[in-house]
Amino acid sequence: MLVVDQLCVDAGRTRIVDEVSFEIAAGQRVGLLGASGSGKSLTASAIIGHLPPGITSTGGITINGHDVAGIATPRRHRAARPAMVFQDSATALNPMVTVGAQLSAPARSSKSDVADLLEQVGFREPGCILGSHPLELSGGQRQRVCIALAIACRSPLLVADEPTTALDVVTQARVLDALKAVDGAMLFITHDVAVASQLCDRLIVMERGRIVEQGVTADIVERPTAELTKALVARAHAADPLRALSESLSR
Ligand SMILES: Nc1ncnc2c1ncn2[C@@H]1O[C@H](COP(=O)(O)OP(=O)(O)OP(=O)(O)O)[C@@H](O)[C@H]1O
Repeated sequence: MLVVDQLCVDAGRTRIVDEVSFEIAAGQRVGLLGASGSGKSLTASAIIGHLPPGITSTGGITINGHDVAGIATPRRHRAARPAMVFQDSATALNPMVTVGAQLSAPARSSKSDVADLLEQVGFREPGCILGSHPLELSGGQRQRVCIALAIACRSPLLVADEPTTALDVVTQARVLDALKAVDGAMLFITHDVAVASQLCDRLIVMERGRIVEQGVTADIVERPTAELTKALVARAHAADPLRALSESLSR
């Protein structure tokens, strides 16, 4: 459903993303990994058609067969409009409108439909959230509301840029569970292999603007080939020594 073909992103004469190509099938969750500054966010920005001023892109981007390269999300055909969740989703929601009203608008859903939606993304007492304004919620709660909005809009693709990075482990787990409730395709950006492997079917690893490795999650985690991927996997194991030990014992 998403095809990125030879995408290049430039800041003036400096090439930041260099001939990046990958595909995401309908319903597939793909993790985009890499060190800080490797070009993950600008790749995502090109996909949603929202590059910062002074940054340009070339190459092909199609969503559900629609050529969307250089076209901002609101100007696209409905079937080619991705939803987004960022590290801080405060700006993605209208601060003046209650959560209930924002979630009921896209599908003209009833109050009970919206409550079901909030339960899907892990709110145990949705009634308490419905009347809240976004700025009355925590960062993790706002992220889950954004995920609920993506589900309500039936977005064909969710682009999630480090949605769990700034969160404590408990909130991180809640946001990951909410992301698992999304049926559509997903591009999940992170520098954490452990988080990506809980969620994603495939992984893509970027280094200095280029893809250095991509494949099925289990293959990448068990047999990384690129030096950067090896380092990212080693870092994940170091953060979870019990898992590393059980894997080495089972080999
Ligand atoms: N508006 C901009 N103008 C010029 N250079 C930029 C701009 N935005 C990003 N860059 C540069 O492009 C490179 C890639 O940035 P990008 O944000 O895509 O990296 P990233 O992999 O998402 O990093 P992080 O994990 O830290 O978010 C970085 O070197 C960054 O400094």
